[in-house]
Amino acid sequence: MEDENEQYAKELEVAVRIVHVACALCGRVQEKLLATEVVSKEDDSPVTVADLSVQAITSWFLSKTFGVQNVSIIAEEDVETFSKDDSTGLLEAVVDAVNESLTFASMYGLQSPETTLGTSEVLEAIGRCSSTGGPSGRHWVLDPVDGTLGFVRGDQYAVALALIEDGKVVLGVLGCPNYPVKTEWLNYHYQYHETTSQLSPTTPDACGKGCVLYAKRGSGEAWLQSLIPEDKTLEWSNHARLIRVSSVDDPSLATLCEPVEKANSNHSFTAGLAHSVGLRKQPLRVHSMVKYAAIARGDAEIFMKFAKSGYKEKIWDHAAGVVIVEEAGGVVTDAGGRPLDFSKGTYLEDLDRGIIACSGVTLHGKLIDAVYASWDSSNL
Ligand SMILES: Nc1ncnc2c1ncn2[C@@H]1O[C@H](COP(=O)(O)O)[C@@H](OP(=O)(O)O)[C@H]1O
Ligand SMILES: [Mg+2]
Repeated sequence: MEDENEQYAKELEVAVRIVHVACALCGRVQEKLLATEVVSKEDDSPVTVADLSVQAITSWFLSKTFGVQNVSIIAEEDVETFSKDDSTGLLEAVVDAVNESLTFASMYGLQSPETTLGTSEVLEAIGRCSSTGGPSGRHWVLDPVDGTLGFVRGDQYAVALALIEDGKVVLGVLGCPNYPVKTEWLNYHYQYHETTSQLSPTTPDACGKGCVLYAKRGSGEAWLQSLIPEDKTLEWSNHARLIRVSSVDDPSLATLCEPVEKANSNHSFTAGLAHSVGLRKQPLRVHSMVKYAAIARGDAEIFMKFAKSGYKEKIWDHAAGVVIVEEAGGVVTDAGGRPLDFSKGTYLEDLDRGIIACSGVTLHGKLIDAVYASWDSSNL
């Protein structure tokens, strides 16, 4: 039998390298977007270029490494996007972004194709990600750009890649291209880009922005690699450091992290829970799965999300974050205290009300009790 340490070693390494390439791709698209256009929520085309291009390169590298027939991918985007009117420009932009990023792949230890990819190869790569997952077999799960709003605002977003085997998340990789050097900057919505772009590239604060976090189920370890500057190459073995959740278990010292958008999570319900367990600090509102990264790195102690009743959470919005937080020492369950179930296909089908991730069992237990105590009086 395969040595436990060796199991998934290749999958993990390839996934981490792919996410580095994806972060660099997204960073370039975001920079162009912020330099040339007024950032607006309605203008979704640059984020669509980033989304589709990341999906294409991920699918291409996974298929190249493990063989097309061995790779099943569940991902957010589909080729239908290109059947809309006026999508020729979008397809060209995606093919260009894909080929540009493939030329940098060797810096990240991945082998580029011998010639540039043509339109049909890019479409094929994107189209291959149409698996629906389920209780058996091996499935990759990708959210190419999680936190679309954060992306267009020049703020936080994530690239999330996970591997599910027989319904369990076994690997998680989370790229956070804008993860700030100073934790308090996580709270700078709208001003995040302005703040960081005013820093001179030579100041220490401007360096080291962005990271890739990863973990393997059962290892008891979660790792962080900083993103590398464009003139460096990724050295695998000496480039990572261990991360660990916060040891704070006193609610009055703990920080709650939650979605920025009220539409995605009920802020007044979480404020009620926070108050009842004795949290005192202002919540840290952050776009995307960067919230899971904040818990795993020890920058916040609690992440809660209570979506409107009827909304079904998708597996790609949680898989990578959950395994990283758990291996960093944290606890993640639904609001009934049960582990999230990734075996039911694209959605977390049986999720009980909401998601609660904590740095430890003490805070987690208090919050679960508070949900039970307050649920009947809530109007979720
Ligand atoms: N009405 C809704 N309620 C809850 N979550 C929603 C939602 N609409 C979209 N989302 C999910 O919330 C994610 C963003 O999370 P957050 O609010 O924590 O930044 C979105 O990911 P994408 O941005 O990848 O679409 C999307 O999957
Ligand atoms: Mg998402």
